[in-house]
Amino acid sequence: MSDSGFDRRQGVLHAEGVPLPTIAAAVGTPAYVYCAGTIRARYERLAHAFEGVPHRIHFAMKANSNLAVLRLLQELGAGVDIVSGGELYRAREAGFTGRDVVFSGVGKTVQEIEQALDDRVLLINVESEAELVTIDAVAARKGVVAPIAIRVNPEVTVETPHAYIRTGEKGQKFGIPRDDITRLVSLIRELPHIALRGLGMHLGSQIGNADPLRDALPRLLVAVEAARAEGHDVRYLDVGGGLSVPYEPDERDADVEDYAQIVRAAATETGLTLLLEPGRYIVAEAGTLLTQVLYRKHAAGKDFIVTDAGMSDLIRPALYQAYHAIEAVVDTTRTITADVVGPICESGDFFAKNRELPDVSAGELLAIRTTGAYGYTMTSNYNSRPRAVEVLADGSRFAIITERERYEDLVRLERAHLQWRTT
Ligand SMILES: Cc1ncc(COP(=O)(O)O)c(C=O)c1O
Ligand SMILES: N[C@@H](CCCC[NH3+])C(=O)O
Repeated sequence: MSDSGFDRRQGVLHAEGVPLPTIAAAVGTPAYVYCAGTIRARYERLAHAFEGVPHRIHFAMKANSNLAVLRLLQELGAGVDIVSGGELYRAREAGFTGRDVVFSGVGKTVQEIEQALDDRVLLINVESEAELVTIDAVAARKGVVAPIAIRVNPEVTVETPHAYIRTGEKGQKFGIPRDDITRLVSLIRELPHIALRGLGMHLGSQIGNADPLRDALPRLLVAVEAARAEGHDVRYLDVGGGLSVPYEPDERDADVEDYAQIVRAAATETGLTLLLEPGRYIVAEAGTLLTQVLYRKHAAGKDFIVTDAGMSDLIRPALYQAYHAIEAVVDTTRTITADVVGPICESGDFFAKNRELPDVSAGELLAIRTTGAYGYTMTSNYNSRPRAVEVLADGSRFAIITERERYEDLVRLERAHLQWRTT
């Protein structure tokens, strides 16, 4: 079987042992299909690279927050990195406890902070002085001490396929500028309801080489020193996520050994427990968006393949001009140069442009690959389209893990009759 869990047998693409046409026949399309074995293997590979150093992998659940996927990772020993009260709720539903949770994000509400403290999360990763003061006040009201980490913005140059997925550069909204750390760790001494337990960073996503990490880690360690100099009992070093996966044919998988070597050295030097927040690395390749060709169209000298999946199902091409490989589920030898487009009323609703593709006809199935991360979690109901179904394949079995939304679900929260309130 291939690394992703998807491979061809007798000319048909399978998810582990399950032919994709069988899944399409059972649940319809569009459908996200995930391979459980791949998720396990990717998690284990990363965990293995960190064997021998105190560490914990906190899966960034924004990449894929399906409960079945989360449960699978929870059973393997993962924690989670969350960014909202909704994700905290999901994490709990999946069986994680507060100790398994690191709470990231630049704009936590008071309600979310309360929820996090009630759940006794491991760390709240703080991204501004104002947030710090708010957490102190919320913790004071509850009579507790909030365990926090400071997210440092190390201000390094990061190369990613798209600017929108860089976070550790100067001038971005994320983290606290490295020059402000000394002042902040001193301020924390005056906040009795804050315990500074960690320093962290997250440089960005889909980072293809270790250079930014090499530049940033020494800056993070300077922050650790500053915190220790103020007498804080620092225990955790959170290096964020960002490991890349190959999307295009000539791209390579992240060099986990190289990554681990650099990060392990920093952990050893400081004696701190490492926290890792990978999302994409663990789930991206394990997922495929299965879609059916609705129509073929020829217009103005161009060929279009119109699918039943659209940008509401997978927004990465529209948002980041992201590349996703597209394959015919059943082998075909003929090819055509075409655009693959969805049914949505936007010119940005495409999955491929001017690409050489299998010459598929209406009714045939396409697999849009490497969509296990930031696929379903970024879906919307735009054009009042129900969300896709999600399916987990494991060996020769498969299970529906999210039902397809129904039209009733789309209007469930709306009030059909206005109830005006007078002020
Ligand atoms: C704070 C934080 N941690 C972890 C991640 C996960 O990143 P990735 O999926 O690239 O591993 C993200 C998203 O970029 C993030 O914002
Ligand atoms: N959502 C992005 C990555 C950003 C991750 C969140 N910081 C993607 O689809 O690649």
